[in-house]
Amino acid sequence: MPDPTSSAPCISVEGVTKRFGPLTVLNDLSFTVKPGEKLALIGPSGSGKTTILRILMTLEEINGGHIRIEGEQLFHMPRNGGLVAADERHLHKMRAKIGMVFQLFNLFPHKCVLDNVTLAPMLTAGVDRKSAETRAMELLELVGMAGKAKAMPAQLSGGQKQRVAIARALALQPRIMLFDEVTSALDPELVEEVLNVMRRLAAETDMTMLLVTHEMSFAHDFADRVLFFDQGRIVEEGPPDAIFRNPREERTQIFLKKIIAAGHRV
Ligand SMILES: Nc1ncnc2c1ncn2[C@@H]1O[C@H](COP(=O)(O)OP(=O)(O)OP(=O)(O)O)[C@@H](O)[C@H]1O
Repeated sequence: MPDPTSSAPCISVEGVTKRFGPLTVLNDLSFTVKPGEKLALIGPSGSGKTTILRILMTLEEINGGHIRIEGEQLFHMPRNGGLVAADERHLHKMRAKIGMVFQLFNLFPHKCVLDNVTLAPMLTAGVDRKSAETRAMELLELVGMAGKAKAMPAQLSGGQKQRVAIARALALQPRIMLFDEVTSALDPELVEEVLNVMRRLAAETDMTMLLVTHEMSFAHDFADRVLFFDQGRIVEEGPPDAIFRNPREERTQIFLKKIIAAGHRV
């Protein structure tokens, strides 16, 4: 259980560098996240927001720096000039702490909604079918999809698929949830139903949550703290009111002006 009175960070990113070939995507990046904190990562396209989420999920390795999740190093084996997770067991243990929801829902197309949610607990955590289904139905209830438990993904709208993907990510009972532009592939009328689920999760659970989004008004309402990324670094951070209403840094001001000019609410 996250302990909000604890001063130990839930996530600690220290001097992380990530390169793709000659391109430095994260440049000596550092930040910490408190247990239970809701963080929004905003910034221009290509500034490294998705990359840091993928690194936290160990979907990418790093070239330097340290990452600790609940005090434990995520990467520590040097290989080919980079750092990778120590071994499969460690990787498995660390991954179980974190759930991620992606822009594209990536549901298993040949499995019904219920099986999509029960698969990981049964296969990777050894949960028996009955317990996995009971838990899955509770999660589907939470995201408003219990009535579609037997439906196939192709029968669902984008918003419904994304709500199932959220239930699936919650099925392993992660302590940290990462959301990567989860509404950007949705038709505008379906966005709100997914945001409502995330509002509920933020209000009703004490999970630590990191959100990458271009929905600035949602970021404002959702986050305890906002990090503004540019060129692989955090240029400015603070409470949503300070960042959105009164940004100090010129680059933040320019970014927000562009967002408003593009017709988005902040
Ligand atoms: N696997 C990869 N190989 C090469 N370059 C990559 C790879 N993944 C990301 N990049 C590059 O890294 C940079 C950062 O990408 P990233 O997706 O983290 O940015 P972002 O801030 O999330 O952008 P957006 O808001 O558009 O999603 C971009 O220039 C991108 O092209």
